[in-house]
Parts: sequence; C-alpha cells; structure tokens
Amino acid sequence: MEEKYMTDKELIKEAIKAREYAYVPYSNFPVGAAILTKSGKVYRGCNIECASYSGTNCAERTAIFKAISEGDKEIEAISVIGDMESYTYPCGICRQVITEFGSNIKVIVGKSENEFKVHTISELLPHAFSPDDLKKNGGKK
Ligand SMILES: O=c1ccn([C@H]2C[C@H](O)[C@@H](CO)O2)c(=O)[nH]1
Ligand SMILES: [Zn+2]
Repeated sequence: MEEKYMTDKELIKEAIKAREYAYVPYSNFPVGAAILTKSGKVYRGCNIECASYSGTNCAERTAIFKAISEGDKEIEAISVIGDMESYTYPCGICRQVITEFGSNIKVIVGKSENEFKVHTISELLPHAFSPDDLKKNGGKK
C-alpha cells in the first residue's frame, strides 16, 4: 500500500522536473531530487552552486530542507537524477542528512524515468551515526 499515491517512476519524473532549475554555472552538472512524505506531498530540489564553492547545496538537501522547513518530517522516499550516463548517488553529507529523518527511507536513483534503482538509506550509509546514538546516555556528556 506504500505506493498508493506515487510510484517510484513518478517520483523520478518529479526529480527530472526539479533538475530543470539546477543552478550549476561552475560544474555544469545539474541534479534533481524529489521527496515524498507520508502526507503524500512532494518537495522538489535542485543543486544550487555558489562562487565560494563550499556554499553549494546538493539537490537532495535542497529537497529535504524544503520539506522539513514546511513542518513535513515524515519522509518516505527520495529520488535523485543527475546525468543520463550513470546513476548519481547521494554524496556522503546528503546520506547523513537523509539518515537523520529515518533509516528506512527509500532512495531511488535514476538515469531516466525508465531506468532506476531502489535502495534504503541504511544500505547506502551502513553503521550510521544517528539521532539514537545521542539518546544512549540521556543526552548527557
Ligand atoms: O548526489 C549529488 C551529487 C552531486 N550534486 C551536485 C553538487 C554540485 O553542484 C555538483 C557537482 O558535484 O553536483 C548533487 O546535487 N547531488
Ligand atoms: Zn549531497
């Protein structure tokens, strides 16, 4: 029943649309991402680069931050699409940020709307440091 409101293919299509707005004057490597939350809402994100390169934000985090900042924290899935030649997997920082919101989040990486692979975030970031680790000592130092 998980996919009653959006299939993996549809969420990849959302990432393809998100990629249109990628701001990539330095890398010329556009990436699109789309988040599906339990409420059935979709949040799109693109990568946004910056002349001070470290200010760059990945497509995945743009989409996540849009959802969280709207109060929509129950993330079911995220789709990601870069170029058509290879699968673009979330970078290490994005894997950590995705893990923050659930170890079972589905990560769909696509080359096109017909070619994609499905993982969970815990497959992509095994043995992750997570919010639970901070709870083990009751938050004390
Ligand atoms: O999963 C990824 C990998 C890379 N990028 C962006 C960051 C930068 O703008 C460009 C090149 O690294 O691609 C993403 O948005 N998501
Ligand atoms: Zn990233």
